[in-house]
Amino acid sequence: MIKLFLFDIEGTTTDINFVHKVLFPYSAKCMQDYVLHHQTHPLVVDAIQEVRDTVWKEEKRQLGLYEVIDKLLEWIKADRKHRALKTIQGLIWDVGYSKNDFKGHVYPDTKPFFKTILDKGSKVGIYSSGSVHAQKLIFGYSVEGDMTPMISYYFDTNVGGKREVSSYQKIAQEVGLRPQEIHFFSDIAEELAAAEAAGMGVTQLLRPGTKSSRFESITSFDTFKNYL
Ligand SMILES: CSCCC(=O)C(=O)COP(=O)(O)O
Ligand SMILES: [Mg+2]
Repeated sequence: MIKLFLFDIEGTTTDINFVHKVLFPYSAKCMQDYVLHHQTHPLVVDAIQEVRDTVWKEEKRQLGLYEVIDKLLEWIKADRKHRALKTIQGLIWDVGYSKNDFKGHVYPDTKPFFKTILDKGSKVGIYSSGSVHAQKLIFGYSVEGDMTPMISYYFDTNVGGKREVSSYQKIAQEVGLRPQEIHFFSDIAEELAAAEAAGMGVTQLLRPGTKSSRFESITSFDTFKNYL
């Protein structure tokens, strides 16, 4: 029996366009002001240092604060899944959700599927490149209301990249299950390949704009519900 259903966010539970056309531009618009005004916030201090360390490693350049901000903006454009960027984006989005500037998009089939999973006695977990903080926000302030009581686990890139087999092995270890007891849903073939190599069952979500692959696919969770 599958004990944990693990979900990617962008392109799986949530429209890619919400992430790329609402969340990312909002974080770009607010980045400079946010960093300048919160540069002593402990999470921001660490994130700034992480950006400096990465750029030193990759380009052998020492960055001033404005150059750090430029680098963060460059990484938003490039959709780089860097932990420091994801931390700061989560903090910025917290402000946006609190001010009701936007609500977290979830496809209409997502919440009923979570409910079916819980009714069957299994659990729901999230694994996204967005920070755990950002994940809690998207589901906490979702268009379907607060979905966080339905979610038992959140994982971000602190367990490793989503295309690495070891990340899925670590997730299984952390939840105390065998990989065979976990099923992972994502729109990205490389993520599914890594989860499958770790021993998890996998299904690809073919949402608008997704490229199909060798993996078994569904266009909506409604189809998968029939197998549970
Ligand atoms: C947690 S919502 C924002 C998602 C995000 O920042 C991102 O980069 C999308 O990553 P995913 O792993 O869900 O494709
Ligand atoms: Mg995705």
